[in-house]
Amino acid sequence: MSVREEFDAWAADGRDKGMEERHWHTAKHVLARMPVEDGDRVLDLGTGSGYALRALADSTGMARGYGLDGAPEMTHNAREYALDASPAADLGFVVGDFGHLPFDDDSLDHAFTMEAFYYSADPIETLREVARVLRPGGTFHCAVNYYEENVHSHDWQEHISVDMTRWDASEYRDAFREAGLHVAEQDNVADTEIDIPPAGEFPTENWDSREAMVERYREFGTLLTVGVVP
Ligand SMILES: C[S@@+](CC[C@H](N)C(=O)[O-])C[C@H]1O[C@@H](n2cnc3c(N)ncnc32)[C@H](O)[C@@H]1O
Repeated sequence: MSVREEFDAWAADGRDKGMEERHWHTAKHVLARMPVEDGDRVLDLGTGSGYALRALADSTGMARGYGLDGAPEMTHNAREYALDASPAADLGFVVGDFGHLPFDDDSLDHAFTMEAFYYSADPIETLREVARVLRPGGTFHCAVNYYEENVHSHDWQEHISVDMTRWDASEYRDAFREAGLHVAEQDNVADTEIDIPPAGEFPTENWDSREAMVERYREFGTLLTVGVVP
């Protein structure tokens, strides 16, 4: 199944909003770290519901946000949600693929992605594209919950028809460097908000033990790698 087929179905049945709710727990901390200045242009790769750009429009003086997504239904919904929110910045949602970003060289200030990068058919090419469209000094905040050290994510591929790349933290750093980005920082952003029931309630439908759930959310959380264009 293509990205379009898979994720159009997610947008149609409301999973775009479900992801927004879950991902917000850690995405908001990543967004708060982005050095967005007044007048900046920001790209969100795999924008989904577009919540990241709406949040940046509320909290920064960015001028323009571009939400790129391979699923037209996602961009359709994101456009509607942005209209409802009437954000301060000018937000645009475009259908496109991570392999060919429809932007000029050095034309953007910062880029963000949450739970989307690993769906790229060629992640190194995507990083090269990000490095190409960002201006020198521009940053790429790349956040993923599906990665090698997070053993609790390993079976996710079984439930999704699009091929996923499962790198570990060092493979992320190596790939950023191979694509020409400096690695400014890398760490794990804990999800401190998800409700973890008391031990007596385990096993639950999704978790065998409380320890496993604590490890997944409070310890592993979201892997953030930040690249800077030299
Ligand atoms: C799991 S969702 C995450 C959405 C949002 N960033 C969030 O945090 O909720 C992944 C998104 O990336 C998009 N996507 C996946 N692979 C893509 C590709 N190769 N090119 C463009 N968009 C892609 C999907 O259509 C989907 O909307």
